[in-house]
Amino acid sequence: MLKGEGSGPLPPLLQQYVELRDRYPDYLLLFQVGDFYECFGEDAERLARALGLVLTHKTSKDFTTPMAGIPIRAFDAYAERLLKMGFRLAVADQVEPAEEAEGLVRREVTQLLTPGTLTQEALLPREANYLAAVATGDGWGVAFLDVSTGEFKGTLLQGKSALYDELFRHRPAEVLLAPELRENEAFVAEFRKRFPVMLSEAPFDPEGEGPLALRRAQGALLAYARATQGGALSVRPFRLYDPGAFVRLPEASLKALEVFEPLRGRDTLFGVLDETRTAPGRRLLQAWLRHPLLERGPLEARLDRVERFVREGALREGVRRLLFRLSDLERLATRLELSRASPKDLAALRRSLEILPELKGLLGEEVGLPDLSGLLEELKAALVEEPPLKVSEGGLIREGYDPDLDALRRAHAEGVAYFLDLEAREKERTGIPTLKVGYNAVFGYYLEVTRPYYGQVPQEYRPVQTLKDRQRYTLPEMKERERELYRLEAQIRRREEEVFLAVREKAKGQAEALREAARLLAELDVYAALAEVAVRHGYTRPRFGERLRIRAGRHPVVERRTPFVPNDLEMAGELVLVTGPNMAGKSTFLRQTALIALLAQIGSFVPAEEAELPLFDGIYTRIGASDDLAGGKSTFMVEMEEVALILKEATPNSLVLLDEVGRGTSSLDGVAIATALAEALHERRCYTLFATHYFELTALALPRLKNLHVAAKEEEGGLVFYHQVLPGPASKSYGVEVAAMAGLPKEVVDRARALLQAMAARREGVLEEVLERLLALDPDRLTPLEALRLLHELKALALGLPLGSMKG
Ligand SMILES: Nc1ncnc2c1ncn2[C@@H]1O[C@H](COP(=O)(O)OP(=O)(O)OP(=O)(O)O)[C@@H](O)[C@H]1O
Repeated sequence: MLKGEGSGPLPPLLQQYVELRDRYPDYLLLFQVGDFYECFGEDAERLARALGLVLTHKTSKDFTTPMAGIPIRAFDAYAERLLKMGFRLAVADQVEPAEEAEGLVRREVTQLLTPGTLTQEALLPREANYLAAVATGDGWGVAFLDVSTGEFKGTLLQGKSALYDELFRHRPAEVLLAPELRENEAFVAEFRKRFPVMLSEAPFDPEGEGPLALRRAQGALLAYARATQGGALSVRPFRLYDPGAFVRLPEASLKALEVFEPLRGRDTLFGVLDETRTAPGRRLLQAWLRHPLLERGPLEARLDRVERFVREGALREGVRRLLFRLSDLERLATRLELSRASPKDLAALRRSLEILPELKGLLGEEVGLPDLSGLLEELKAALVEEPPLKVSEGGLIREGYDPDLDALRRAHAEGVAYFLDLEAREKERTGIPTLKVGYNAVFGYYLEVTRPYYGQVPQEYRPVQTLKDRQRYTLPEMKERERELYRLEAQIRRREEEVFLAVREKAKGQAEALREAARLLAELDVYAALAEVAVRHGYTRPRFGERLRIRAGRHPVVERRTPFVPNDLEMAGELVLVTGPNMAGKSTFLRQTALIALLAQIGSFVPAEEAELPLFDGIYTRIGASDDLAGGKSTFMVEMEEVALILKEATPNSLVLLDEVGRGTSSLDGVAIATALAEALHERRCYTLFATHYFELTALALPRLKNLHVAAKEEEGGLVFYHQVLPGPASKSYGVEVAAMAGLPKEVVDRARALLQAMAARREGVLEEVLERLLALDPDRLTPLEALRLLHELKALALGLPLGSMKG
């Protein structure tokens, strides 16, 4: 029912509203009334609250109900806000002109809008916009559908963390969970915390190929998308992908390396790379960063393409200038296939197609762009220069394209001419010099005579309206002509629509070729963009080899905001320990190494003077305090989970970055864990870079351990950082000095210094004591039990622990 007050039955308009509304229970129904989309009853209150609108009331004879609305011309902006707030929108439009309606205007739901199923350019982000579905079975099936481009893919995963990785990588706008997951409250709670996106429901009936979990996920996506698209759906063939076919880049790495999202509101890797000029190019670059390649062949092929644009600057500039004028052809192709392209879309298509021959001219035939000149000619002939947004606005078909339309328009022009000439004719005939022809919505065309000439008005003039000092009249012939004009206008509208639909149908026939063009152009865009970045910022082409050798490497993001000190690194399956004071640049050095590897494996040039890299199978990071407070876990817990994942997965071909592991717990536990971890990764021969403040580690007796330190020097005013990476371990940690520089009160700094000295002295004293007791003892006179106890005691002493706290 409708919230409201009154005794009578609902007025017809509200009845129609309630009927439509009840058909879409999960949606907010926006109901067209003239120039507004209205909500009534409780939905009106929700809408008003959400958007801060004025709540009014719709009142009829004996019923009144709350009412709120948004102007149709501002629909996009409001819809975007509502979708962001978590509303699903059902848009009910008037589907017949109000003048032609007998009684109540017919209304139908013409669009269902949800964040994950949008096709409207104005509402879409420039990024890929995924709807995801998750189901269980013989693993976790996850599938993604971008309704705006038709991209459709999925994979079967073992384990929840792999699932979260895939979801994090794709950042879906909306997620469908299978019933068994939806009903699992603990799962849903965890899921919501990780992914604050809209969760929606759909039937999970299996469709397509593959394992059951995946088929269920596919079925759910198709069912939901079909429901929101009113049955019309344009979806590419399903692509089963294997995350194992790409460089492993867990969620923690994407976050720590700030690939897509900054940690502290600064720039991202994507941000500094994104010199693309088209939306499909931008999406492709993102896809590449999500899925770096494992194999050399395709990477060299990409690098060749980038290199050509690096070498040929004029070509690059020319291509980029042209690309800039292209529309989002990928999404346009989808709207064509959905029969949803607007006149403006077709005009944009025409503009884009005009650019293709120019691009071919620049690049030669080798780009392989499909020939779409036939479609271009058709669009040029059919559409006016600046067509309106909606077909119903009329005036979109060019003169001379359709003979029927031309004939109707000529007839209409003649009808209009009759009224244009009418004034002169009647002035002449009646001799009334002030006689005028006018028009208004109520009376249509009329003849107007001012008071002084009332006496000269001919007999056949029929009065229609009397004003203070003038009279308005009409003539039977005028009425007849007017009706004819209306008829013609309606016919023209209909004919224009027919012609437009036919043109659109022809364009739709080329959608596949258009998609192919869009794909090639997106690649071109990415190659040109990567080349642009390489030239502007001095990147070099990486080589793939057996070892890692970077000369004068830089951090691609940090170097953009501060003068940067380049550094070298050479390693081959070693454990490299990086020490140095806080703020020296350890983290930056670690990250830049991983970013250079990542760039190389998407086929980009890299910020270094020279770079030879192995092909990594994974990039793992344990960096910084990326605490999962939302997930309800402590910093230390998250840290250990990330470390556990690394130990589970990393191979001799993996790049592993560890930044101060073990900080979140007692320093003894911390050293112990860090040591054990260093040993394990050393054993495994991963490419490990380990930044640490634990000096104990630098002295570990491991054959493939290499020490580096980031240089700093103590001077008058405090520490000076050179950000220079040098061989060997750091000489001391300077923690207290950095604290002083950070502005800790002098008395606290002095006290810390004193404590540090005392502790160092005590440690030396303790070691002496241990030594003395060892020397004094006679092993032959100890029982095994006494020997064991003594060992524990000595060890506890050496570590500075109270006696009895060490157990084994
Ligand atoms: N090679 C470099 N050239 C110029 N500036 C640098 C360089 N490396 C680091 N920096 C700057 O120095 C600052 C500290 O760097 P970073 O965070 O890497 O230090 P850190 O040694 O890891 O510190 P902490 O031990 O406190 O984590 C950053 O602001 C960074 O911009």
